[in-house]
Amino acid sequence: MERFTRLEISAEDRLGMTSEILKVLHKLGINLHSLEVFPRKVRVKTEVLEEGRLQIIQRDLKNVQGVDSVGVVDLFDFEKSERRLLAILDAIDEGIVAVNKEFRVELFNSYCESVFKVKKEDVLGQDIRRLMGPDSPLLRLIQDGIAWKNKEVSGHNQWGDSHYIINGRPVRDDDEHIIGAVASVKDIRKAIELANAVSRTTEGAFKEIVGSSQAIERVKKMCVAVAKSNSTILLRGESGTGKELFAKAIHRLSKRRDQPFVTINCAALPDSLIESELFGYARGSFTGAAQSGKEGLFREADGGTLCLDEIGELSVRLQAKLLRVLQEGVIRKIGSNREEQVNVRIIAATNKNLEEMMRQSLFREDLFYRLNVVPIFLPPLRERKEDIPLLVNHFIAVYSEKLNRRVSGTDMAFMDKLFKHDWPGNVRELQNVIERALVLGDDDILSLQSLALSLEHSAQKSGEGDAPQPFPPGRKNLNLRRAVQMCEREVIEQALAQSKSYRAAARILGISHTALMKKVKRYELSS
Ligand SMILES: Nc1ncnc2c1ncn2[C@@H]1O[C@H](COP(=O)(O)OP(=O)(O)OP(=O)(O)O)[C@@H](O)[C@H]1O
Repeated sequence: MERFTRLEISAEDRLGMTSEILKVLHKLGINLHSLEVFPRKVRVKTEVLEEGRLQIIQRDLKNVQGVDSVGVVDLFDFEKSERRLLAILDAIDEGIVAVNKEFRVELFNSYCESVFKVKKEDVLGQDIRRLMGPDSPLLRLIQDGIAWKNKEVSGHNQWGDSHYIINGRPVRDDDEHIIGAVASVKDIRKAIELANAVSRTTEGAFKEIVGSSQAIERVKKMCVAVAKSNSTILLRGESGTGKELFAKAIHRLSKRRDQPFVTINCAALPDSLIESELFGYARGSFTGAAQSGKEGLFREADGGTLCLDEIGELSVRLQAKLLRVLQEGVIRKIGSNREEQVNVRIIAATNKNLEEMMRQSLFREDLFYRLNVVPIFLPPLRERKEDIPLLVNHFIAVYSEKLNRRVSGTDMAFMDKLFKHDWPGNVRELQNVIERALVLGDDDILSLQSLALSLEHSAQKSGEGDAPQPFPPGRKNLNLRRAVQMCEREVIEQALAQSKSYRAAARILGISHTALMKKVKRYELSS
């Protein structure tokens, strides 16, 4: 590290004082590195001065009229604060990068060295694009000033590959002009470790489930109680009440938490496909089957949990096959005679009246009793309206970030209307309403006007049988919703064409398997 001598000169506060001090230093041929002037104080940082020279300087400076004292200090106060700050930044288990508005790196702590595999000396003062590439979200942040959280970035630069989660916020001057940006960075492996550790706690397991009503708290307690056992669970509740979220929470709370959690929507596919998805098939078992055969979801979920969503939609034939797995713990692939042992906990979910279905012989009684070991009923939103404000704030935060909007809340009339609504589509409907209100409005506060437009469509979107009409041949007079659907369908079709399985397509699209299956059904893409 470069070394200096630091002088602190206390002097009378008068015009010309600094210039006289500088004249003395100049006359003695002292090389200055920095100079700071305060009322009654001048600080100079010079090359290292040996004792003899230092005494001459002190003597000559003291001869300047009005100079009271000339002291030597180890570090100036601001340097102490700066060093302390840098030591803190290097000690924390998170990367910190600061850039100025010319995209030059001004700060780069030790953690970042391990994420980007480069020494700070090699990046300080360099263009951030060399480090993070031309598409880094930090560049946009410096232009639009909108902070964001938890973006996952995979990058490559001259020093190697990096994969991290990044949060960014702008740095502004007194006039609110953007003068740079600061980002915190977490290596993806560390982020996953942290997320796993958090989800082991009860609070972490329920982190996606918003609501503090007595009804929801009761359900959470029940989930905690049943999670530790291996018994089959039947989650019952109307569509959109969060059955899949609770199934995931039970898995996270169980001993199987480090094993796979796999979910399938039994309503999303025709019977034959559900069968091959669940059980897999042996090689060459039917025309069109993959040469190598295929493992089913029971195998994929081995050791973990399999969530059978919309179990009421399973055909009676498959119900019989499922019952055998539950009774004997073995599966048989389509086209195979070999039985394979599996160890899977089943969480089934339904919004159907299974008792009524049994009366009509549409659901097997023996399977019902096998599944219904622990029934958990999820309350509809209209019975826990006190959760609406929390849910609204949660979805505003989610969609503000997704849509790059700054929305701080709703007005009273908006909230009042939400309380009066009956919510047949439950939390999913509320989620859609808030998303649309953010898309349609452009105010910082959601108002009745955006809600009016938004609620108009909500029944349509959240209700069942929501298959969109066939797409119009041309794009003339296309409204936004239809345009989005058209685009969504195209993107899904492309992902399906590129992939060998729905699961692989879901991975490409960055959505869950269940979400993809719902869309496949909705757009009638399954054939
Ligand atoms: N308590 C909640 N907090 C936050 N989001 C929720 C909550 N309940 C449901 N959601 C959201 O609502 C949507 C529907 O939830 P989910 O798919 O779990 O419902 P479901 O009961 O399984 O519905 P379906 O019967 O139609 O499959 C999801 O986007 C989910 O994230």
